[in-house]
Amino acid sequence: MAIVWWVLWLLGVGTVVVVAMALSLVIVRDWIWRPMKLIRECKKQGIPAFPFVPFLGQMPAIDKALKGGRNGVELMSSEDMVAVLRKCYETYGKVFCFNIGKTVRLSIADPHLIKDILALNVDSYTKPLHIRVLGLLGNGLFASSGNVVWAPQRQLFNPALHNKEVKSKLPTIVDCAHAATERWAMEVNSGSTELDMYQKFLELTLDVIGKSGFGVQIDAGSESSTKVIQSFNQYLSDSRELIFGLPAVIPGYSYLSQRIMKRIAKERQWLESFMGDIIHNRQRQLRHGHGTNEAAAVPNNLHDDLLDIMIEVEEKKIPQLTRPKKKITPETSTRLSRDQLMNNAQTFLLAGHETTASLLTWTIYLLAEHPLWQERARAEVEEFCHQGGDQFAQELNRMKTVTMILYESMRLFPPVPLIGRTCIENNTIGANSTTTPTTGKLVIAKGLEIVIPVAMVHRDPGIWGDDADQFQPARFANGISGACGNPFAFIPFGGGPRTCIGQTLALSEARTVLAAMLPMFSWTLAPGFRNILDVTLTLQPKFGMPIVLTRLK
Ligand code: HEM
Repeated sequence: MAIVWWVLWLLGVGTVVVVAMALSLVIVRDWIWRPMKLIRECKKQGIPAFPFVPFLGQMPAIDKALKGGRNGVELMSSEDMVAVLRKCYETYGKVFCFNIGKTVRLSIADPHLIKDILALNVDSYTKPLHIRVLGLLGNGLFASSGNVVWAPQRQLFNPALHNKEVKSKLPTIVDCAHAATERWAMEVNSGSTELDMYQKFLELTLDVIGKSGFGVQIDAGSESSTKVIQSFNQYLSDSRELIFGLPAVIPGYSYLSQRIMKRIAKERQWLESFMGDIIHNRQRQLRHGHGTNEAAAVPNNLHDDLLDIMIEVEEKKIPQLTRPKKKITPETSTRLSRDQLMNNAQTFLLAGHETTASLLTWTIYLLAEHPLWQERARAEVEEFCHQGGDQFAQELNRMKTVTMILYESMRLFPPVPLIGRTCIENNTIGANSTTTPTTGKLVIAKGLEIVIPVAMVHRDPGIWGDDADQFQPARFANGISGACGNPFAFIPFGGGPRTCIGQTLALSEARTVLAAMLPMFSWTLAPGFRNILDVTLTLQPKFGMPIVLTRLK
């Protein structure tokens, strides 16, 4: 009997040892051997690399830079952060690589190479894996890749955010902007008051995408509005934690410590149930011609929006949603799965408000710092305001000064500060580049993660001149090509086939909000304000944007 126990014990221990050895081998292969090999291949081509550090890699430095310091470390101001990054680019150049955990990232800040990646070699790249890991955006338009999953969705949503459709939503946007400025005016009363304009813009842009994309009212300050904003915020900071925090550098951390995963699951559950109600209500409206949740629904004439499109394609295959370049037959047409419907609803709700709020926040920050440009913008808006009515909304696109200001704001503080891709097959880039480290051509190896540091490309003195860090909207007087000569040197909305689908809506919305604000208020920064950045998927002010609004009317 004792022998049997001994044999069982040995078998048990043996199994544990074998499993442990197998795991160790996998860890050594994935976390040490593969990243070292990728870095070696980059170095062979003359690409500078940070020294390979197993597991941690450059995580501590990046974590500190992105979060602006923490745990007693003094917080870095935006100028300090730019200075640190600039030093890094001066030392290592426009192309360099580094590891964080098992991921080797190749930072590319050369517009010619960026064009190759975003526009010319698209099939060799997917969206970064971590975006999909987060689940919320799942296989929706933003996070999916490829001709089978992404392309048909893009085809589907393109018309809904085209110029003509956006124009038809302008009256809604104008109403939201005026209602918001009226609310702020009540808070300011007849004098001056400090308001956190980042929060105000989040509420306003959520209201706009709610009404124009989903036909629902998500009133500023309401419980839903506060909760949606909080949930997405949490989601964004968790996503940063997964990419640059401990889960990225400790094998199995996300399984062992369920803290982040549980929080993501909880926020996701809440957001899905919130969106689920909206979708369900619309489905009933479509079937019966009216809704059950009348309090939240806005009039039916606003339908034929993003939500209608999603529901229609979920419920029945429509030929429009076909894989490109294939003849339309029942086999080639496809439909959105229920999950994809939810993923896209979340995608548009998040992408539709957070980024535009960021754009507006940085714009009024810059206008507070540059009162002369604030005056110029106000003068232009007042000239246009004389036209009044719907015509006024349509004409806003022609406001040249305001447009230059918005471009300059996105140049200095791009709402999406980093664009990422995962390389899925070896490919060659750089045939047209003069700045690559070796012969001009680079082989990008399968498995590398590309990081495009939008903010650094936008502040490259070699492209923008010695005043690259200064707010000079006039540089856009002759448009984007006049300002930088290369469309891939100005990429606030990305580039190539995956360029932002909502850019026309975002710019129209930003112009409309400024046109509503400028005649009503002047503003300055709150005393003692220090600009500390918070970098997640978007660029936000870490402690809000306290602005002193003064009523003009
Ligand atoms: C100032 C505001 C905005 C900025 C700066 C911005 C920026 C971007 C950028 C840089 C990308 C490309 C990301 C990549 O290539 O990986 C992108 C994609 C996207 N944006 Fe925006 N965005 C803004 C507003 C909006 C709005 C208002 C919507 C929705 C109504 C939206 C929806 C999307 C979607 C769905 C994608 C993915 C498109 C695709 O992959 O086909 N964005 N955005």
